[in-house]
Amino acid sequence: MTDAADPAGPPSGLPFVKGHGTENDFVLVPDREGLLDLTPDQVRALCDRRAGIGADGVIRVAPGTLAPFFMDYRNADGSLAEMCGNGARVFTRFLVDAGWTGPGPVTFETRAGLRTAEVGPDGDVTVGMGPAVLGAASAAVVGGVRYPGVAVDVGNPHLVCRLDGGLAELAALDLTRAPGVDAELFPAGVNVEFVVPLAPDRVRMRVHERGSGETRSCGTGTVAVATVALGWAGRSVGSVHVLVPGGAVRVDRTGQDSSLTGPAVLVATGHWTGT
Ligand SMILES: N[C@@H](CCC[C@H](N)C(=O)O)C(=O)O
Repeated sequence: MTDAADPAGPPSGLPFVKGHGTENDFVLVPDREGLLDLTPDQVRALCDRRAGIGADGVIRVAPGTLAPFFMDYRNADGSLAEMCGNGARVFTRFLVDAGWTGPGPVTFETRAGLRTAEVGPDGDVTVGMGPAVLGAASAAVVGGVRYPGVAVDVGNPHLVCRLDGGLAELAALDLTRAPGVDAELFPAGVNVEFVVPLAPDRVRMRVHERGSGETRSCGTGTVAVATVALGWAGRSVGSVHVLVPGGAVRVDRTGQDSSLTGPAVLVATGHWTGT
C-alpha cells in the first residue's frame, strides 16, 4: 500500500488545489519556493479528465520577479499562454484563502505583464485585465460556414465572431473541433468566441480555446467580447454582462483598460500521485 492510499500515513505526491471560475476549471500547483519544473507531459496528465485530476489548464502558483507572485498558466495540451482571466480570479482566491496574501488588492505577474486583483465583499473577484486592443477583421469557419469576426489582443489572442442567427444558431455550433482561422493573422493560434447580442449591455457567448478546446468560460475571451460589443453600441467604455455556459461575469471597460468581475471557487485539495 502506498502512503497516498493509507489514511494513517503521510500524504505523498504533488500537492494540488482544484478550482474554477464560471466552470473554467484549473489545477493549481502551489510552488512557494519556485522549485517545480512542470513538463508539458505532466500538465497533460493532470488535466486528463479520465486518468488525471481533470481541468482546462494548470496554474503553478510561484514567486515572481517583478511582483511577489507569478501566475504560471498552462493550457490542457501543455502549451503556455500569456494570460488567463478566470485563472487570475481563482489564483487570487487561492492566495487569499491560503494566507499567502492579505484580503486587500494583490499584484502578480503573468506572461502578459502585471495584474492586480481583489476579492470583493460578496466573494466575487475583480481582476484588472489591462488593455484590450482591437485588431484586423477576419473570420472563423465552423462546419463549412464562415463567421466574420475581429481580432482582439487581451495579452493573448482572440477572434470575436458575431452570430446573427440568435441563440439557436449559437447552441447548434459544433465546437468539438477547432474552428478554421487565418493562420497568417494568428501564427501562435487563437481563442475564438462566438457571440449573440441580447441587449446593449448583455451578450451570450461560447468559446473554443487555444490549447484546451471548448470550455465553459474564458475570462480574457469575455473581455474581448465586451470590447467588441461596446463598439456595436457605438461606445468604447461601459459595463457588459457576459453570459457563458458556466455562468456569468461582468466586464467594466474604462478607456483601453478593463476589469473582469466574477466568481472564483476552490473545490478540492489533494496530492497527485500520477506521473
Ligand atoms: N481560459 C482562460 C484563457 C486561457 C488561455 C488561452 N487558452 C490561450 O491559449 O490564450 C481565460 O479565462 O482567460
